Amino acid sequence: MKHPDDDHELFNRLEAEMAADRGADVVDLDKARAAREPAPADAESDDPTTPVMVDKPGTAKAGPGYLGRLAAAKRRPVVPLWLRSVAELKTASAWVARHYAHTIGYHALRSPVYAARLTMQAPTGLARFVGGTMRWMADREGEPVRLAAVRREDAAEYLKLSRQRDRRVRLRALVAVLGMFVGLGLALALYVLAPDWLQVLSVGALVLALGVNGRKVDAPVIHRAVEVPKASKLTSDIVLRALGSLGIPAINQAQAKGGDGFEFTAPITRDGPGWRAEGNLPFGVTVTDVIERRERLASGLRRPLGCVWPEAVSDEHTGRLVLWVGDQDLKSAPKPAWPLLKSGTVDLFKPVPYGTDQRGRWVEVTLMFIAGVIGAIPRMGKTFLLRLLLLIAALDPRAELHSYDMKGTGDLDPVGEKVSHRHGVGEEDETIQYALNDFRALREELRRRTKVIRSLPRDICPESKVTSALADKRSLGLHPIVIAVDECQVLFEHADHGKEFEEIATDLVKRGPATGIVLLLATQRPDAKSLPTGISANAGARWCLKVMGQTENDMVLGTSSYKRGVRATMFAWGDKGLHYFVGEGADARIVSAAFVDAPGAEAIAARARTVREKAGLLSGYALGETPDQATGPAYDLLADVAAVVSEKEERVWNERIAARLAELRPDIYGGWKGENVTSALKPHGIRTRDVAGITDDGTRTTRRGIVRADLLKVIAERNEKPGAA
Ligand SMILES: Nc1ncnc2c1ncn2[C@@H]1O[C@H](COP(=O)(O)OP(=O)(O)OP(=O)(O)O)[C@@H](O)[C@H]1O
Repeated sequence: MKHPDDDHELFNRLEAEMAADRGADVVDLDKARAAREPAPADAESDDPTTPVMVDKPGTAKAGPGYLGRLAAAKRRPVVPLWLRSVAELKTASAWVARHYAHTIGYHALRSPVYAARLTMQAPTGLARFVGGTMRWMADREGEPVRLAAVRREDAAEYLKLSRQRDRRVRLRALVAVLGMFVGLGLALALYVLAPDWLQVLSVGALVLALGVNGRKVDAPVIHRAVEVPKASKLTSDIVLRALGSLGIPAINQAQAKGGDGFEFTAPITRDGPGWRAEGNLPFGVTVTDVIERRERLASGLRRPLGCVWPEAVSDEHTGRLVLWVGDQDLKSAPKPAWPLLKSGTVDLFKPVPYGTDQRGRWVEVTLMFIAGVIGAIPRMGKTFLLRLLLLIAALDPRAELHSYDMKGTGDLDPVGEKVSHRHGVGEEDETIQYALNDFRALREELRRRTKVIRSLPRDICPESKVTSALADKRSLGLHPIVIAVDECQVLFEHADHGKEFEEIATDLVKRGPATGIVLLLATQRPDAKSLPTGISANAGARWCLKVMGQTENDMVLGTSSYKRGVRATMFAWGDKGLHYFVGEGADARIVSAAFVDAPGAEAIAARARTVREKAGLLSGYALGETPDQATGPAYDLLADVAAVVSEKEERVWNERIAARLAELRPDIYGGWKGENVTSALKPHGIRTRDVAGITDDGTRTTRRGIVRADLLKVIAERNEKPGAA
């Protein structure tokens, strides 16, 4: 293995060779080093008082060589970050376009008022014009000088000035008379020759020009359409002033001695809608010390708290501070619309944007292979966030949703009613029993899935976990299952079943992610009872909105997060939806969740339902089934038949449907013949008839089959009155 010192050795040699090339003396480095280094103390001297050299002489200043420094140098990106992000560029362009569209619209609507006010000012403008011209003709600007010559009784000077004035007045009078004739001639020509529209235009322009000339300085005709907030530029002085006001002794001492107390490592630059300063705090001061005093920092910067975001740099020492100061408070800054609000579906195995960071860039989450916890004090947007994640899951038609709203206010109903396979609301006994049965079934499902995955050949399932391709194969039953529980403490603290819920949930958190089962738990009381440690410690994704103390913070975000400066306690009361997100293999990030209200959620869920209906993937609660009616994991015959009959097939033989169903779910339809399909569809009112077709070997013949339109009609009728299926 290569030792890191080898690189330094190599650089040193290269430097020596370069020096030799430049004509310097060639030095044998090993010999030179041996001469420089003092012999080991214990080998040469037995005197214990001989001091031991810990710094090599000369190395303190020298540091790594030029090449060494180059190798360790950090290269700044050639193309700035905002230019590389298409989304950011699009957002910026859209804002600019909207700004100008607004300005044009604003002024266009007011243009008749502007014209009227200018017309009213036109007489004043005319008087000013005539007066100005007369003064110019009479050379009034030279008058004070001439009067001064009179006062001094300087005859020679006065005569010189008078002669110059006479010449000037003659010339200016000539120009004015000429101008008047040209003007009158032009006006006459326009009156006689020009079409009406040109006359109107000319008179209008003249009146408006006179109106502009007659304007009052203190009453402008045109007002600003947009008040651009004046965010002052962040300068090094302001940053140093703010850091000095934090009351951190090391910074204050350095500043008292005339130093800065902060060493900038990069110029202060624009970064998104704000300024970014980066540098080193004095030795021993950490970024956490600054984050702790964020309010004082905001005061020192003279900016609202929601604009000031000090952050640590994860791959640097703990004193490297990045200070991002936004132009606007994060709460009031305009949020871009969620990309999935109006259209689009989701592949849960891929990252999906769900919120924006302080700089307005989208932050993504991949729901597969995680178990997640959401914690916050009440009313901060916890349920909204859980519903947003459920909506993302709903938009992947393969995902089977289990939604539980233990608070009982119906916040998850938009998703639950339309798409969920299982949905429970409230903390009544029936709901708890319903949830318990579901959790038990999920544990069985988890066991079945682990067996299926174990039995799959390596080339199909190389990493012993579900993949998007495996989830597509309906026959394997490895589609994503997303379980979301709001106020999960109701389950875990239940007097009779709390332990069982905890056991199953812990199992789902630990083994679920690899088998395609995702458990999302939200609670407003993140403590060891409401979020058992077996669950909170194994959660791969954590969302923490405002919490009140260190314990809750660390319960949700992970042990010693608070100490590392990841503090959801710093969020203000008005910071709804703002949270720390830990997951996606990245450090904690501050994210503002996309805002989707109840009607928005209804619309998205309706879209998700349509996609599922088309794919024959709607099941369970959303179809009006009670758990007793639904056997085993989600499937229903009509939906399955619809899924295997393509849109192009108007009529299809039952034997073909049987073969395709057997492939879809071998454990249920395995061995079915055409007759099985006939008798299974009969109770649903779908008649079997003679259908002409071509066999696999190309012979034209007639066999028993169904008409696709009949099937779709029955499904549509059933969906209109859900309980009737
Ligand atoms: N991402 C967001 N952006 C802006 N406002 C939000 C956001 N999420 C939620 N809110 C606002 O916060 C309010 C509270 O949200 P929510 O009901 O989700 O809180 P909660 O934490 O679940 O409260 P509780 O603990 O009482 O259930 C909502 O009425 C909504 O207006």
